[in-house]
Amino acid sequence: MSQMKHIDNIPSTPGKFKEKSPYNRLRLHFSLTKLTFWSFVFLGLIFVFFFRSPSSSSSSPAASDLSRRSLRTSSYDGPAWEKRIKASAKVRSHSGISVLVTGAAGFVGTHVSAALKRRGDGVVGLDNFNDYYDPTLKRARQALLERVGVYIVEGDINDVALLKKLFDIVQFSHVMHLAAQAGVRYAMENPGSYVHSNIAGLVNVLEVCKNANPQPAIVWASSSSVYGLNTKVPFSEKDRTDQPASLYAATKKAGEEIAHTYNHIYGLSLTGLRFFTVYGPWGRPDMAYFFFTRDILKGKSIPIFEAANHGTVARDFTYIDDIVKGCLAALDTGEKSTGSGGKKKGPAQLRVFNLGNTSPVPVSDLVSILERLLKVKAKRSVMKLPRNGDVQFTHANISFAKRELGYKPTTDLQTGLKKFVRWYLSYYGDGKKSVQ
Ligand SMILES: O=C(O)[C@H]1O[C@H](OP(=O)(O)OP(=O)(O)OC[C@H]2O[C@@H](n3ccc(=O)[nH]c3=O)[C@H](O)[C@@H]2O)[C@H](O)[C@@H](O)[C@H]1O
Repeated sequence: MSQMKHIDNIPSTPGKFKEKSPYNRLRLHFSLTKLTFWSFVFLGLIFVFFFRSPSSSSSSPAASDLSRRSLRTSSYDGPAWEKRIKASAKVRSHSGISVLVTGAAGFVGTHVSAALKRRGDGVVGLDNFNDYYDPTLKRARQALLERVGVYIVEGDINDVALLKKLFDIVQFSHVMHLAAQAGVRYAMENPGSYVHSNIAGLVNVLEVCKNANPQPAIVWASSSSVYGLNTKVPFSEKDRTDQPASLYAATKKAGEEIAHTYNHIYGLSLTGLRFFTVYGPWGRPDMAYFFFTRDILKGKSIPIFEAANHGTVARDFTYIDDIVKGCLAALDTGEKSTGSGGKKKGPAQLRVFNLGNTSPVPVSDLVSILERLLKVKAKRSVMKLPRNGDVQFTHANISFAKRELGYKPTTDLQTGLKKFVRWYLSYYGDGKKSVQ
């Protein structure tokens, strides 16, 4: 009854009624409090958006670090720029493909771009030249690619407008997506950069690919690190990958799930390649074989990790030329995507392959090989494997890649390091020239 009365009392002009009813005065009080509260929340959000976003000049260390490291360029565009892209994308062989290579100034990106160009494919590179490691090495790789006719567009995979523009200029049949934040241990120093490049960046690339007409087939770099703490060896693609030991590994694993989603919803043809500790000429200075070489030459001591109870730490080191063959075979066997206009038209190819060497080598043996090649005794400092993302060993089962891609690595660590050392000495000299 009282409820009925209350309903009957609902005023046609609420303002008047409020003044009369104590109940409504209370309600007004609550509404005002609510309004004030939400106004503050709203203003707070505006403040956060405008003053703390990574693209602003905020002094947040993570944000400023990201914007510093992702050297975005706004200077693209123009007829001369488009002409260079078209020339670089020109397919010169009868059955050639047209490939956008992201991370083209990176280690694997440079080698893959050069190999594609050599056999007559059209190649356009994309790289943000960030300073995770010495950018002068990336510039030298760029110069090398320029000499063989590959143009690298300077820009970020998070720049969607730029990606769209590239697809407007060239109908890429394939994307080789290698741009990423690499390195297992650095993830503890700069976790945001892994999310930015390996997750947000990947999604941007896939978004643009899904909207492209025709959609390209995509091959992209996953990692052996997705096997994480697994103890069953050799690692097979069928094994579990749900216990990553580093944020790097977790972002690569997330990438594999994201790939599944874009394949499922949009019909994108996607192939993930789990690279196993790739090494060779023009390699990455943040990797152990590279900075061990530098430090052995400088007479500095090198930290060699060992597991509990003097357990051996080993890697399935894989030589760059073998990896390049695997990448090209993945591109060549990549089927067409099935979607158009952002809609799936039928089931599309979804694959993941191990690209390893199938013969793990202990890190201490790697050092012995380097000592022989450099003719310098290393100052070894054996220490416990730090808990910062490293796993004790990796070992690839490559039978699936062998069957589907004809992948067959042919370079053992001794031979591959010999080629690396020869390059290192010709590039840096005998160690006097400093490497960052
Ligand atoms: O397969 C991958 O997916 C990854 O491979 C690579 O990671 P890792 O296999 O960890 O290579 P890397 O750092 O060269 O350490 C080599 C060995 O030296 C040991 N190591 C390392 C440093 C050190 O100071 N001492 C040491 O003993 C260390 O414990 C390890 O046993 C790529 O960097 C990564 O981006 C990713 O692509």
